[in-house]
Amino acid sequence: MNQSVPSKYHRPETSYKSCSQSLPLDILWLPRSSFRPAEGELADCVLVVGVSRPKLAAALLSVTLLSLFLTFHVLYDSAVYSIQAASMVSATHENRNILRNQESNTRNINHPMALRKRLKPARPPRPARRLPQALIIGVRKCGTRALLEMLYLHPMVQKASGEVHFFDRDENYALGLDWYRSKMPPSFRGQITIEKSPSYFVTPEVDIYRHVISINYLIIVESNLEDVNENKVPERVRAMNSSVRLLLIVREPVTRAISDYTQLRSRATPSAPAHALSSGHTPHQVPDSAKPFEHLAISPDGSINVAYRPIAISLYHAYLLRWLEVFPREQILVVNGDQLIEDPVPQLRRIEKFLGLEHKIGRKNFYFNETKGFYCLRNDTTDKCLRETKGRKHPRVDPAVVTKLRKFFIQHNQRFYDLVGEDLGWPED
Ligand SMILES: Nc1ncnc2c1ncn2[C@@H]1O[C@H](COP(=O)(O)OS(=O)(=O)O)[C@@H](OP(=O)(O)O)[C@H]1O
Repeated sequence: MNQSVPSKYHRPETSYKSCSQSLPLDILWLPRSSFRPAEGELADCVLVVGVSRPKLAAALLSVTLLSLFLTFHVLYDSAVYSIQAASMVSATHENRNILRNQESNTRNINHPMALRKRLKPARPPRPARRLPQALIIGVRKCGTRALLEMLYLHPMVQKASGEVHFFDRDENYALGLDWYRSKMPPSFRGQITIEKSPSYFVTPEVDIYRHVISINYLIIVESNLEDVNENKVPERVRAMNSSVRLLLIVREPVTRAISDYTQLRSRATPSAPAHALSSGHTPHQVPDSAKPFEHLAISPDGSINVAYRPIAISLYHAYLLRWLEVFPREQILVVNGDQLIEDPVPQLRRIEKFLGLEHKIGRKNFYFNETKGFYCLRNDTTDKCLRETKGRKHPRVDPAVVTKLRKFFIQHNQRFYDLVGEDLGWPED
């Protein structure tokens, strides 16, 4: 830089040139004379930063855009957070609750600013048809439908609406697991799908008679169990899912047998007895549905007619043995059907625990219907009693026959208690 004192007649352009430096910015060194050209010391240079209007406008625009971007970013995160949280809550309520892992996702959502990374993996829940994780395998007329409907009150439970008979009917089993899955309701991950087909427990229906005879007269002859061993259902169930949970609901065996009889009789044509007798049939030819229970359950020689299917099915231990060959005891929960009728909540609590569900079903979910004589069900969306085919009025049975049957069942019931490790306290006379 030129340090000589410039004469007052120096031309500003000269000093300008001497001060100016080549910089990448619009920064210039100008002589003071550029500002005070007339008088005074003109030796100093002055730094002048010049910004053109278009550049200033561009800078302001950049700042504005950046602010807008940041604001949008925060708003976007907040919106995504709200939508995700709301969708999870509504899915929980409207779609019969999503799994625990989704609940934990909801818990993980804390603050919008902290969750961009966490939110990404949380996708909206998608329902799909899944194979059942729990089965009600029987016993028929012990409250299998009531049990399924009551469990369905739980938001984490889905149910197959009908009895699918996949494992016990060869023609269905041949259709494969995809067919079975297609019969299941859509469910969310973590929900439990339950199917009930009471005949799973007692399949095959044939030849239990031989087995029962052996139990009846020789107490237990294990070598004669081959007919019951023909039950392929337990193995088939295990092939689907070896950790499946099995629910077995039982009821006092004589009451169950009478209930079974009542159902069989109600299915027969109402005119059957009259028609049968008036058309010259001997009592032997009269269809079972037309005969009184006493005649079917007790043979003419006074012994118990174990060939009569409602009696045979009540021999629970004979069938349970087969299941215990395939599944560990811990995988089978025995539900007391008589107690489910009297007071459902304690039984349901046990089942919730067994299925690994939170306790959700409580007294608020039931009210006693005096006309029906049974509990009916309610939740936010449902208020219903079971159909009239459930809770039928039983015919009067000769008390002497009831006592005789109860005595007959004592040893069989004991055998069942031994197998399940619990005394269900069924009456002995
Ligand atoms: N809440 C409620 N409402 C109506 N009925 C109830 C209920 N809880 C249990 N039960 C008993 O369920 C019995 C029918 O059993 P299942 O559903 O297993 O029958 S079936 O095998 O599916 O046909 C049925 O037997 P019956 O009384 O002989 O009709 C009922 O006693």
